[in-house]
Amino acid sequence: MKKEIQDLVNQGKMLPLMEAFYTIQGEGFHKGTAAYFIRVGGCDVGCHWCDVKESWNPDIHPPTSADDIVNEAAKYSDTIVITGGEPLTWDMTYLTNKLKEKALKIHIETSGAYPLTGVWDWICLSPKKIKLPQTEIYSKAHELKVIVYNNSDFQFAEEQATQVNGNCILYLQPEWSKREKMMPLIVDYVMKNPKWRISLQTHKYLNIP
Ligand SMILES: C[S@@+](CC[C@H](N)C(=O)[O-])C[C@H]1O[C@@H](n2cnc3c(N)ncnc32)[C@H](O)[C@@H]1O
Ligand SMILES: Nc1nc2[nH]cc(C(=O)O)c2c(=O)[nH]1
Ligand code: SF4
Ligand SMILES: [Mg+2]
Repeated sequence: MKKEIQDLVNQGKMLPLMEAFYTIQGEGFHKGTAAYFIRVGGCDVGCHWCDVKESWNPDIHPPTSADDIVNEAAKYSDTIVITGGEPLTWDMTYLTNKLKEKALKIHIETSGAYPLTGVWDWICLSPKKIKLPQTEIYSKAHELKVIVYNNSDFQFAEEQATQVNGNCILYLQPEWSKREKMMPLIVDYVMKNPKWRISLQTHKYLNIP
């Protein structure tokens, strides 16, 4: 990559954009709400069940002007979801300031594995055992969304829940490929531990992006 472009990426003025699309937020607290998704490439967390592995290598996603991303986003929705890849791989300050100038609501989907940058109206923290969140994001998360792949994830979810603030909404979301096996266990767990709610990847049932 040319040095000038690398500098702009380092400043968050350009980002490796994988895709951007207008759809319905499928998961978590805002499920069912129309939103424009910005999927930024680059993630080295390495979840073996990740449903967007194509996002991992930032070098295959074209460095794209954050101003252009914002101008496009504003045409579609007043609610913007920044996801990836791991968006906090990059400095989100410039992108989110520009979205705020347009008075858009800005949500993030993040593992929290890298320092929290940017201004956010809604933070969905989805912690991963293999690269735990940075400490400072726990108090700021609006929802905690733990992916349940096997039985050990209930214990992990409880450990993570001790670290978030008291208003944070707690979700268990089945890992997609294990949903038939884990869903009955999640249902049982939430009935016994009603501080938790269930989140499903409803967009996959609806066959939308
Ligand atoms: C692809 S990730 C991108 C954002 C960020 N890297 C993260 O993990 O939060 C978006 C959301 O999808 C969840 N997710 C990824 N693969 C999944 C799967 N196979 N089943 C259920 N949820 C999954 C993640 O935990 C996260 O909440
Ligand atoms: N419809 C829809 N809702 C989503 N919520 C979180 C997603 C993500 O990949 O971050 C996602 C996604 O990919 N599609
Ligand atoms: S942190 Fe997110 S994008 Fe990265 S591998 Fe895990 S689920 Fe996929
Ligand atoms: Mg997704």
